[in-house]
Amino acid sequence: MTTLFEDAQSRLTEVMKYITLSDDVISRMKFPKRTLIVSIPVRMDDGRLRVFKGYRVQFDDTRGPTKGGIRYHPSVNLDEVTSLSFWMTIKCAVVGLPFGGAKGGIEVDPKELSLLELERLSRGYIRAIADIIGPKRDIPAPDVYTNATIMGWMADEYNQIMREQLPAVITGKPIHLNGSLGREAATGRGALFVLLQWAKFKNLIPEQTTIAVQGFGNAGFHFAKLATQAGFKIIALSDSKGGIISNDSLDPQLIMNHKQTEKTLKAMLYCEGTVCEEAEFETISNEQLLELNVDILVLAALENQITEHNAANIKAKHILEIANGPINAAADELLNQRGVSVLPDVLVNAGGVTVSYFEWVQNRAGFYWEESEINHRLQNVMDKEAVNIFNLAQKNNTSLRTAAYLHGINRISGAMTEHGTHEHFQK
Ligand SMILES: NC(=O)C1=CN([C@@H]2O[C@H](COP(=O)(O)OP(=O)(O)OC[C@H]3O[C@@H](n4cnc5c(N)ncnc54)[C@H](O)[C@@H]3O)[C@@H](O)[C@H]2O)C=CC1
Ligand SMILES: O=C(O)CCC(=O)C(=O)O
Repeated sequence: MTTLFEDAQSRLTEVMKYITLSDDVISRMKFPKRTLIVSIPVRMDDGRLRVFKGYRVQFDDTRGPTKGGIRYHPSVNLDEVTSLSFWMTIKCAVVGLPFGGAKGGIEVDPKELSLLELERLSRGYIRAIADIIGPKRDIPAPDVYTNATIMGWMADEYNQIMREQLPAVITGKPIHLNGSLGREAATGRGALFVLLQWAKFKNLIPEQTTIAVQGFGNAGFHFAKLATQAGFKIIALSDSKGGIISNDSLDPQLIMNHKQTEKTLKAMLYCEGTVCEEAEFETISNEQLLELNVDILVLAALENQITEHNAANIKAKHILEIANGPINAAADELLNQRGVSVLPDVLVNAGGVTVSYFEWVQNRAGFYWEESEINHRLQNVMDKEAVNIFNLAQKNNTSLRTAAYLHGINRISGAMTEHGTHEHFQK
C-alpha cells in the first residue's frame, strides 16, 4: 500500500514533466533533513503517569528557518507528520515566504485530557523538542486540535528554558501574549481570497453559488463565515461527528455559537442578520456531504477524504482544499479527467502561514500592526499568487495543483542551486 508520504511525493513526478530539476534538487526533496521522535511523560490528574509519542519533522530549510504547525490527534504518526512537513516546504515557497517547511504532532486525543493535563503535555513537548526549534531555526504554530492557548503555553515554556523573551519562536499565540491580529481567521480568509479570484476567473456569481464545507474547526468556520459575508450560499457543514444540510443558507456564526455550548452542529436559518428560526434541517454523514450536488466542495478536515473509492461520486465542479492533503493522487487524476477544478492546499490554505510570518516579523521587530494592515497584506499575497498559478495552469494546460507545485518548486530549486555545492552546515 502506498504511504501518505509516497503519495505526496508522487506529485513531484507530474511536475517534472514540465520542469527539469537537477538531481541535487530531486535527491534533497526525497526525505526530510531532520526527524525527531520524542516520548513525553505526563503526570495525569489522578496520579498515573502516561507517556505520549511526539514528532517534529524539519523537511527542508534552504529558503529559511523551517515553519509549520503542531497537530494533536490520536492518529498522528511519522508518515503523516513527514508528509505535512513536505507540504509546508512547498507551501511556503508557493507564497514566497522566507521559510522552509516543518511539522509536528502528538499522538493524543486532546478531548480526553483535562486543561491542566493538556498544559503539562504541551509544555513537555516543548521541553522535548527545544533543542531543534527557535526563532531563527524552526517556528511551530497551531494545526488540528491545537489553538492559541496551547501556543501561549508553548512559547512560555521555551522562554523559560532559554531564560529570555523570544516570542518569535511560536506563532498563532494569544493576542495578549504577542500574537498577531488576524491570525485566528487567516487560513479561512486566505482561502476566501483564492476563491474570489477563482470566481472572477470562472465568472461565478457568489449569490448563485452553493458550497458544502467538510470540517468546522478554525479553518472551516472562518472560511464559512467570511464566504457567507461575501454572498456565497453555505448549504451544508460537518465536523467529526457528522453534518447538517439545509435548502437555505446556513449561518456559520450561529451554528458555531451553538457548537461551543452544546458540542454538536445544529442548523439555524440566516434571516437578515438574526436567527429567524431553527431550520428544518437534515443530518447527513461526512461521506454524504462529500457527494452533495453543490457548486463548490470545501475540504477543511483531514487527509485522504477523496480517494479512488469515492472520486467518481463527487458532483461538485470545484473543490477548495483548505485541509492539507484531502485528495490522494489517484483521486486527483480521476477528478482531473472529469474536468473538476481542484484548488490545491499548498495555495488555498497558505493564508495561515502567511499571517504567521507577519506575526514572526512583528515579534522580531517588537512593533505591532493594525488588523486592517495585516488583512490587506494577506490579500496582496493570496491574490498575486493565486493569479500567478491560474495563469501558469492555463499557459501549460496543467491542473492547478501541478501549476502550484511548478511555481513553488521553481523557487525551491533556485534556492538550492544558488546555495552552491558546499555541504549544508548542520544548523
Ligand atoms: N489552522 C490553520 O491555521 C491551518 C489549518 N490547516 C489545515 O486545515 C485542516 C483543519 O485544521 P483546523 O481547522 O486548524 O483544525 P481544528 O482542530 O480547528 O478543526 C478540525 C475540524 O475538523 C473536524 N473533523 C475532524 N475529523 C473529521 C472528519 N473525519 N470529517 C469531518 N470533520 C472532521 C473537527 O470536528 C473540527 O471541526 C487541517 O488539515 C489543517 O492541517 C492548514 C493550514 C493552516
Ligand atoms: O502557521 C503556520 O506556521 C503553519 C500552519 C500550518 O501548519 C499549515 O499551513 O499547515
